[in-house]
Amino acid sequence: MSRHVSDLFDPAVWRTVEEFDFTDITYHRGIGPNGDLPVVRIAFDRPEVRNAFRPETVDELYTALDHARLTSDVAAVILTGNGPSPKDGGWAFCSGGDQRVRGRDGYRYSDGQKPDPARAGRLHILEVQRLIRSMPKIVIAAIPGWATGGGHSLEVVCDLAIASKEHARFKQVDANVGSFDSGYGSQLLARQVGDRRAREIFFLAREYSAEQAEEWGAVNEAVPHAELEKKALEYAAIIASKSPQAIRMLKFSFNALDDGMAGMQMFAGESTRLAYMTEEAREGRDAFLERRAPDWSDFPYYA
Ligand SMILES: CC(C)(COP(=O)(O)OP(=O)(O)OC[C@H]1O[C@@H](n2cnc3c(N)ncnc32)[C@H](O)[C@@H]1OP(=O)(O)O)[C@@H](O)C(=O)NCCC(=O)NCCSC(=O)c1cc(O)c2ccccc2c1O
Repeated sequence: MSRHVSDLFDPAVWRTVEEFDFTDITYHRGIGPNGDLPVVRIAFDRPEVRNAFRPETVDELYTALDHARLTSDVAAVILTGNGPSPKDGGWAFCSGGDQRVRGRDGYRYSDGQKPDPARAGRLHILEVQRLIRSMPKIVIAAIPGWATGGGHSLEVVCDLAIASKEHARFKQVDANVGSFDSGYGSQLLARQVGDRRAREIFFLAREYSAEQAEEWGAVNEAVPHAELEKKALEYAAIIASKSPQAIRMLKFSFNALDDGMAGMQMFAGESTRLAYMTEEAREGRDAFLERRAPDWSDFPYYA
C-alpha cells in the first residue's frame, strides 16, 4: 500500500521515481491517462521540523534535481514541502538549515558518519541554488507554509512561485541566527521586490503573508491552500505545451545579466547548440573530417 505523502498530494497523478531510496525528500513523476507527464514533484519531507534541511536532505535534493535535469522528457519541476506536521499541524515549504546540526563551519552530517573533511561543514544548499538556476527546466516553488532562512532563499531562486493563501508565511530570519545569504537569496530578492523592500525583508526579519508576497512580486500567485499543487501542475502543463528550445533560451536570457559571465556562458552554450544544427557548421565539421578546405560560399556574411 502506498504511504501517505502529504495532505496536498494527489496519489492519482503521481508515481514514485523508484531508482532512489530517499529519507528526507520525496520524488515523484507526474502520470496521466496516457503515461508519464513531463513534470516531477520534489518535496521536503521533514514536516516535524518545518522541513528544515540537514546535509543529507541537501544531498538528496541535489540528486533528485539533477536527475530531473537529465531526464529529457521533463519540462518542469514542482518543488514543495510535505505536510502538515504530525506534531502540531503546521505547514512549511522549508525553514532553512537545521539549526540542531549547525557546527562552527557549516551544517554537519548525522552522528556516526565521518565524512571526508572537505564535506565536514556544509553550506551546499548554495550548490542546489546554482543547479536550479542553471538547469534548463522551469522550477516552480509551491509554498504550502513557512518559507524562512535558507528556505526563503530557495524559493527566491526558483523560476516561478505559488503560495498557499491560508498557510504560506514568509520571514527572512538569516540575520536573527547570524547567517546571511549574500548571493541569490538577497540579490535576486531585490530584483523581484525592489531594493528597499528586500532590505526591509532581511534587516527587519518581519513576517509577511502570501497576499503580501503576491503584491510585492515575491510570488506569482497566492491561491487557496487546497488548490496549491493543482495550480502548480497547471503551470507545468502550460510550460510543457511551449517550445522546449524557446523555454530554455528564455530562462537563460533572464539569468544572463545577473549571472555575469557564467550566465552568458549558459545562454551562449545553447546558441552553440543551435549553430551546430546549421548547414554552415556542418560544413566546417565535414571539411575537417574529409581533410579539405571548408567551402563557405553558400553562407553569406549577414548584416
Ligand atoms: C519556521 C518558524 C518561523 C516556524 O515557527 P512556528 O512557531 O510555526 O513553529 P516552531 O518554531 O514551534 O517549529 C516547529 C518545530 O520545528 C523546529 N524547527 C523549525 N525550524 C527549524 C530549523 N531551521 N532547524 C531546526 N528545527 C527547526 C522547531 O524547533 C520546533 O521543534 P519542536 O521540537 O520544538 O517541536 C520557526 O520555527 C523558525 O524561525 N525556525 C528557524 C528558522 C531558522 O533559523 N532557519 C535557519 C536560517 S539560516 C539558513 O537557513 C541558511 C542555511 C544555509 O545552508 C546557508 C548557506 C549559505 C548562506 C546562508 C545560509 C543560510 O542562511
